[in-house]
Amino acid sequence: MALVPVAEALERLLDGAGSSGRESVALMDAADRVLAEPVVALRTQPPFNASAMDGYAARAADVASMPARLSVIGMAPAGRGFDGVVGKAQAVRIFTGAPLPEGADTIVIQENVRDLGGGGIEVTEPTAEGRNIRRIGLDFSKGDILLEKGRLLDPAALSLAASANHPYVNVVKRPLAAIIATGDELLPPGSELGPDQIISSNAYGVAAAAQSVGARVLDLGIAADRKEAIAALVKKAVEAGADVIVTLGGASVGDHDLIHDVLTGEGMTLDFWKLAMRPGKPLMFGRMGNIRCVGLPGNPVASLVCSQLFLKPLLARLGGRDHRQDVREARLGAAMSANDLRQDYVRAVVKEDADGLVATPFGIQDSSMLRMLADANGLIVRAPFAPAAAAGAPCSVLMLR
Ligand SMILES: Nc1nc2c(c(=O)[nH]1)N[C@H]1C(S)=C(S)[C@@H](COP(=O)(O)OP(=O)(O)OC[C@H]3O[C@@H](n4cnc5c(N)ncnc54)[C@H](O)[C@@H]3O)O[C@H]1N2
Ligand code: MOO
Repeated sequence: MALVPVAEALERLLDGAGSSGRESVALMDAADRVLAEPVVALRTQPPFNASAMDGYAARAADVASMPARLSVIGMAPAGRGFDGVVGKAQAVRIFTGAPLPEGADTIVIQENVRDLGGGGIEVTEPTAEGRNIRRIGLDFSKGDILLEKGRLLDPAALSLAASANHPYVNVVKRPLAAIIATGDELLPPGSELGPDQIISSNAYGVAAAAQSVGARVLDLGIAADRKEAIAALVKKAVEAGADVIVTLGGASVGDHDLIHDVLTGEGMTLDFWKLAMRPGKPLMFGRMGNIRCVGLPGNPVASLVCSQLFLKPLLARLGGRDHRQDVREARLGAAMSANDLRQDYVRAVVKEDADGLVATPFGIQDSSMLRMLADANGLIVRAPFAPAAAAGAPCSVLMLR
């Protein structure tokens, strides 16, 4: 079977992937969620002409020239407006956010006022009409579309929705990714290991990648290398309502690589398996009704690189988001040899110098080496059959952090 090019694999994986439903959530729980519909203002803000400063509401005609003496006839704190009318040579003590009293058309800030005692004040700076007043609807008016569908609810968006008087918002459901590790050799972190055993590490990074694009994660633990054991966890994932079933390992051609048989046995139709990519060649993708199955390769670096390139865009799309890889132009910090037919994602340290970014590949690129992946902040992307390149040659880097 010919190896599938990376771009084609991504296209096939994302084909038909859209938002996985909507739900109403309380605004306090809506941070980082994606709007399933626009937010429309249910009120006007400010709902009245409001003072923007602490001071005195007055008539501009009275405070246009100095000296100006006014008598204070009342008070207007925020939340309790003054009922009367400000007449000639009168003022109302006012505080930020309070409604402008009738008759007044300017606010003299209190720094520009001297208290004369007995309810009299002297204004020390001329103040023009409209000063320090927030006009009704300055921020928004009832019926305005304030936030578009698809908007991520960041801090400003959340406060705006609240101000528009929405206690709940309709957001896209977070897709559920069920993760199944496979392998007789695997035990969870913190275990006493036997001589042939290692720690199961992939699920942790894969779960974090899924969560970083808003997905929920169901960690189903580790299945032994037996078809029934894997099938039991796949059934659990289906019962839990997983949108994506992510398997770890068992995707290549070894006698114990059972994932393909188990998933097809549970009703998966295979879409592709084996990519022209390094690391990540054994990546598998198929569909089981509405559930998407992503079989990640077992080698830890392959598993995480495939999460970055395929799982994150898929889960983002199912959650109503767009995920763009951060690919930048750089120069090679060391020579690289010619590439073969697999698109290569080469672990590298990317630094900035006076002329831009310099990406220096690590000398060893074994896809079991997690420490090197953690040390890398970028992946140099080498196209299939890229010719040898000298240090200083231009390259593309996918930034990881
Ligand atoms: N004859 C061939 N052999 C292999 C091929 C191939 O094309 N022909 N592909 C190689 C490549 S590339 C990769 S990547 C691996 C991936 O194979 P599997 O997906 O079947 O993974 P396993 O065999 O189950 O495991 C490989 C390796 O990774 C370790 N592993 C697995 N799961 C985890 C986990 N959750 N946490 C940590 N480490 C894990 C496992 O112990 C193995 O060392 O196959 C090559 N072979
Ligand atoms: O996914 Mo494998 O590296 O290509 O180790």
